[in-house]
Amino acid sequence: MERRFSVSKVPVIVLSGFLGSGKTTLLLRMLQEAASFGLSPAVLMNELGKQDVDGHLLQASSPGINVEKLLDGCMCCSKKSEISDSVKHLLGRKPDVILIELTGVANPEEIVDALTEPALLPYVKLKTVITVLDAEHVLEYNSIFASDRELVHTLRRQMEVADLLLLNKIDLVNDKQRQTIEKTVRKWNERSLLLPTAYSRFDLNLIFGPLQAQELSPASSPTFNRKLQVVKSVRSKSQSSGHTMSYSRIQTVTLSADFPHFVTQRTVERFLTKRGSMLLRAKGYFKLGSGGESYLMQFSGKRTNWQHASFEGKPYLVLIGMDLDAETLEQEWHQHMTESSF
Ligand SMILES: Nc1nc2c(ncn2[C@@H]2O[C@H](COP(=O)(O)OP(=O)(O)OP(=O)(O)O)[C@@H](O)[C@H]2O)c(=O)[nH]1
Repeated sequence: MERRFSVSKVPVIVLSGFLGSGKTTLLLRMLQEAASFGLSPAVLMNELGKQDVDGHLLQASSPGINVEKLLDGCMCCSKKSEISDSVKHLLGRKPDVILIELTGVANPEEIVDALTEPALLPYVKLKTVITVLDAEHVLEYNSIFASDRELVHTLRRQMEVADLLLLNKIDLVNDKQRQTIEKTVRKWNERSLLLPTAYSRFDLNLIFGPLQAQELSPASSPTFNRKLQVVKSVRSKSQSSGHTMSYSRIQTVTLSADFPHFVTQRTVERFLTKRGSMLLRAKGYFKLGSGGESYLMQFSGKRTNWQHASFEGKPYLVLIGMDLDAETLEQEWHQHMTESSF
């Protein structure tokens, strides 16, 4: 008997949300739980930096997973033309569902455009857009990015077009803050389900359940994305206006962290905190202490998190921020790390 998705389109779930909000945390959980729903997923990941931090995390957590990566640019801007080939590669591996993790500065609408290109339209169907919000910082975005109208627009669109909103990092805010955030978010999206979560945890039956049901009755599964479909048709009419970038001042700088001397968590953290509010996100792999043990470092919302890693390549640090100057950062990084070693 033919499998369901060889006759119907492969559903696509898009994970959107600002830098450090918890998208990869969600993706890793979805991959771990997909098998219990009888689903075999494939993943398309996109990172702004040249180095693939999340990809290593993914391979370590779900070895053997079918994954395509688009690095060094945003899928909804410079990498848009490559989406089609990446999705085709994934389709060749016959997944039941494709999960696409966008960069933190991507506008999910652009993915709709890409997925509805003639080369993909017969094979894939956008099923759900999940937007993950960082509860601790989401209210600050408007003021932090006041000078970057495109970014403010993108962040708003991430909320508006979501089928499901996760108010994540709920462990870092109190009830009053949570109510204020919910009220604000509702101004931009009053229709979609808004779930408070910690570490992006919620009942995945909500997302994967309808995909199982599709096996029995393709027509019965709920169709999300009404707003996105509307967006798509509006955009098609005004396509001649051309594509605008979803972000403008945000840049990514990759620095080598391969030093002959010991590196400590404190030294790295001191460097990051000194960058101030222009640094939005940082991540990378380090070899720490005299044993040179490998660690994954994640910096988001001014908090740093370290965890053991199996990464064996050369250590590096990826910085994502506003108006970053690569040359100055490189100089300051090496100076800071060298001085700290004495
Ligand atoms: N306290 C707390 N930390 C969280 C929560 N969810 C995720 N984190 C941490 O926040 C950091 C960023 O999480 P990611 O899942 O990598 O975020 P992301 O949205 O994929 O980040 P980008 O890939 O940079 O866009 C990691 O250190 C996570 O462990 C949460 O609910 N509470």
